[in-house]
Amino acid sequence: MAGLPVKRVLGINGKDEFKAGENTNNTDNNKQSLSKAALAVREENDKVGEREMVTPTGSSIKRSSSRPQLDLSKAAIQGNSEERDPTILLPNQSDDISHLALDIGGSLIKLVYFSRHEDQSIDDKRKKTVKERLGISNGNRRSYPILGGRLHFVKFETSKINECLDFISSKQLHCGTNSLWWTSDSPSNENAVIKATGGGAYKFADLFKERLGVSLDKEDEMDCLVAGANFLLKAIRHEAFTHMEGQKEFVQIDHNDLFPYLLVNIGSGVSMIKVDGDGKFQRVSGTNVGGGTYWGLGRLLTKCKSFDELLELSQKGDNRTIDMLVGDIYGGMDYSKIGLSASTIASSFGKAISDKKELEDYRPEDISLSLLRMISYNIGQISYLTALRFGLKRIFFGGFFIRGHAYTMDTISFAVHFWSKGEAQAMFLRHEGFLGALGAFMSDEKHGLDDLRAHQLVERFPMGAPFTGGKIHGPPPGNLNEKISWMEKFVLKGTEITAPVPMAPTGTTGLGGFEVPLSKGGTLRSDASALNIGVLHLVPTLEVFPLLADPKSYEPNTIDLSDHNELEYWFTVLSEHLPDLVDKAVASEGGTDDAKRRGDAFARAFSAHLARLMEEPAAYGKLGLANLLELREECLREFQFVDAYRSIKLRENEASLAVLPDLLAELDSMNEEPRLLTLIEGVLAANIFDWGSRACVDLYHKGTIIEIYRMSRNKMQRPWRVDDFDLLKERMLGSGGKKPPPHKRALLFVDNSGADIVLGMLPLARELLRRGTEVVLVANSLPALNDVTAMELPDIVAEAAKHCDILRKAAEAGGLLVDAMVNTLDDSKENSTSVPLMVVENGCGSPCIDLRQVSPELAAAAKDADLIILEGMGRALHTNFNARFKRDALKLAMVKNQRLAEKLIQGKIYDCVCRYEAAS
Ligand SMILES: CC(C)(COP(=O)(O)O)[C@@H](O)C(=O)NCCC(=O)O
Ligand SMILES: [Mn+2]
Repeated sequence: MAGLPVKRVLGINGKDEFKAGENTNNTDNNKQSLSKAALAVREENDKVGEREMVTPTGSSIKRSSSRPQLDLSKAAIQGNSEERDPTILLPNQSDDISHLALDIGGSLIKLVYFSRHEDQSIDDKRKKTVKERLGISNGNRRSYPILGGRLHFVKFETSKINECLDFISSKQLHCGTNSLWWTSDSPSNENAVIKATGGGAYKFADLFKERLGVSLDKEDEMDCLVAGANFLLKAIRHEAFTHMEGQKEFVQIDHNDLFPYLLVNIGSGVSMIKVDGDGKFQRVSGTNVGGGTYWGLGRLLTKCKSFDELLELSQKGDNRTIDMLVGDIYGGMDYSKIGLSASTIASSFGKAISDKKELEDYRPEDISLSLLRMISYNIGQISYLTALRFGLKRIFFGGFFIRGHAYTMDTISFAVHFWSKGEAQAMFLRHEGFLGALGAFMSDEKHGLDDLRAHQLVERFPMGAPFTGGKIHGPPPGNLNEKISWMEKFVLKGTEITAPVPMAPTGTTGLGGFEVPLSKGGTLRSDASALNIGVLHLVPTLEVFPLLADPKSYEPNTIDLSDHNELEYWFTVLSEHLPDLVDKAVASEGGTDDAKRRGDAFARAFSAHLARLMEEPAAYGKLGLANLLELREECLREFQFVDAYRSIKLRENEASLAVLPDLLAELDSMNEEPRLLTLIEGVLAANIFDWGSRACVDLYHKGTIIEIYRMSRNKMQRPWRVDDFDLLKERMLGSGGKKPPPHKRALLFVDNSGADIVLGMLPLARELLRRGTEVVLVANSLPALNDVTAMELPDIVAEAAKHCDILRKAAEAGGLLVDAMVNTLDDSKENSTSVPLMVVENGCGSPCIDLRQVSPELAAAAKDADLIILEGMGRALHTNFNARFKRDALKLAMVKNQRLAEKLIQGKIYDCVCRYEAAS
């Protein structure tokens, strides 16, 4: 460093750092003036480093109200309000919810239970005004026939029914079955009724009455199976899949074209049901050779102690030692004339007749596999013949015999494919074992679950998912402390984490970093294809974004993770980012011991998810990059990290707001055309502030916020890698002297905090407002990385509005400045005539957006919109890059990842995308 001028600047990471001085001279006029702003902000930065930044935005981050909660509107105390714990009436609360339902089978008890969200919605002023402006009815729960909450799926062995009863009792699930269970009155179980199906509903009725004081309301098993299957096939997007030669592929079922189908439920015995509609079905066939046969014969022949053990054995088996194959008969040859290959089983257990061997001479593994194949082929074949008899093309297999077991599914699929000559298709269900319990749950018609649609359900995979797999179990604990201990316990065993977890620098976390895994998770899961089902979040308010050109064919993810190289690459990226993320998360909570412990638990839980998905990418449904990025955020929330990048966001907002007046003045001095170009350049340049990108984070160590912003602006020379600016310009400014009408309303899907929103998207919004276009800023409902949230935006807009009349008037007209700012330039008469600027939440908490599930306010705002602007890598590239809209769409992003740049735009890192697509 000797000889170079050294100046003291605040690095973007907030640390004071000494840096060799750079030449800040710039020959370009526009950019020259921005460097003046840079100096101003540098002074500001020095101040920023000295004080704690607390703004109203960050002071209390609450959970978004986009996920509906217990409806407390018009709540009133009934009777004497002086009384301790008086009864509270919730007139708008949907009541009569069946809280728990059971399917008590011969070997397993399946539970489906419903829980409400603990947290409550916040109806801030912004929301109220937005609702009024957009004409959304306020707080009327009755407009949604069903209540928001979560559906949980749990199973126990029937032989351990007492564990199941303890579980129900500990969670007080049986108390939710009378009508006032949510009130503070301690519930009495008198007259409480639980919906139940399966033989055990009769067998164990007295035990339930005795232990829990509840009666079992018995529902017909077939009715329940069919109701459960219909519900799943209509409401869950990634429910049905095919499984051929180890390949799992999800099948999109069109609800309008679901019936008729054959439902084959493989329990102890097998039922084959022709389903023609809701409640319309007929049991047309069945076989007594089913799961019970496999388990019964298997137990006698192998001495296995459980069904799962028997199934696990089969994985190491070789059935050729017992089964007689076509090749055994034909001297190793195929019998090609009738289409039988040498490896086809000619006779199950057929070799046992000729061999002079006793039972002990056969490996239990081989016996188990031979038995499994015998029974699976048989079921597959009978199912096909039944389907043929009734002219059915689709066969769905359910029941706990399958247990997500790859061999079983492949065998059944082979049989169906073989006998139907590829005409019929075997499909499996992710919730295969819960059809009956779900049907029993739904037999209580009052909750209106049958009306649920896929977009109203969000499936989440809690931290227990990678471990529990297909094992029979109760759910992992819900309490935070227990969750952390649970993670620690598994890590101490050193068995389960197989993801490429990098070593954290020692001392960054409470437990000294993340260990390199010791071994694979075989002891915790019997099969790589073990069943994984999450918790179903019922969010009745979610809607499909109304401006999608073709919602049916819409696929949010651009990156297909079914390509193994792609999968491996992104897994490594996410794993390598983990130590840094944990550091940020722990620091965001003051670096306390508790935060460190949670940070470690989060890292372990997320690593375990990655490991699980690396083993079986389709374990949680169809996997795209957006799902992984969202899973990471959900996992942080599970360990109660509310906003890991909070202080970074505040610091960057403040630094950027300080230079905003200079930028606006500079823009105002330009003519329309260069101004539009500078604005788009500004959005692209400021998108560099992305704490989710490894390259960008490395960059931040090299300069101040403003230095990086300036450097990024300097690199903005057109043509960009994807450059539709001329099309955009023509639509906005016209050509040949013709001025097109402005857009009526623009939806701006904003991305990051700091420069991205303040110096990029807000100036663009201001330009649209100036041209007479209403602007709706669409931001995240929940924090994700350094993305700005809808809760934070009004304060940022208010700060910006202090320096800008256009923003101020529009924000006032849009109801954004209700209490956020001191009105310095008051001119209230004009408010009503101003074009409004509004903020709506998008309904999600991820860096990406799935437009099939958006908030009702966004859906309402979309109705009058004729321009959609999607900004950032997550929203415009990882998701929605290929999405087509009914209205004009502009996709703006800087590509901050080399591999993505190569793959998507045949470019390199920091290339930009400005894609304009006129309404289709
Ligand atoms: C998480 C992100 C999508 C956020 O990007 P943004 O939407 O903020 O532009 C992006 O940072 C990303 O893809 N990161 C992972 C890849 C990497 O580190 O290069
Ligand atoms: Mn972002």
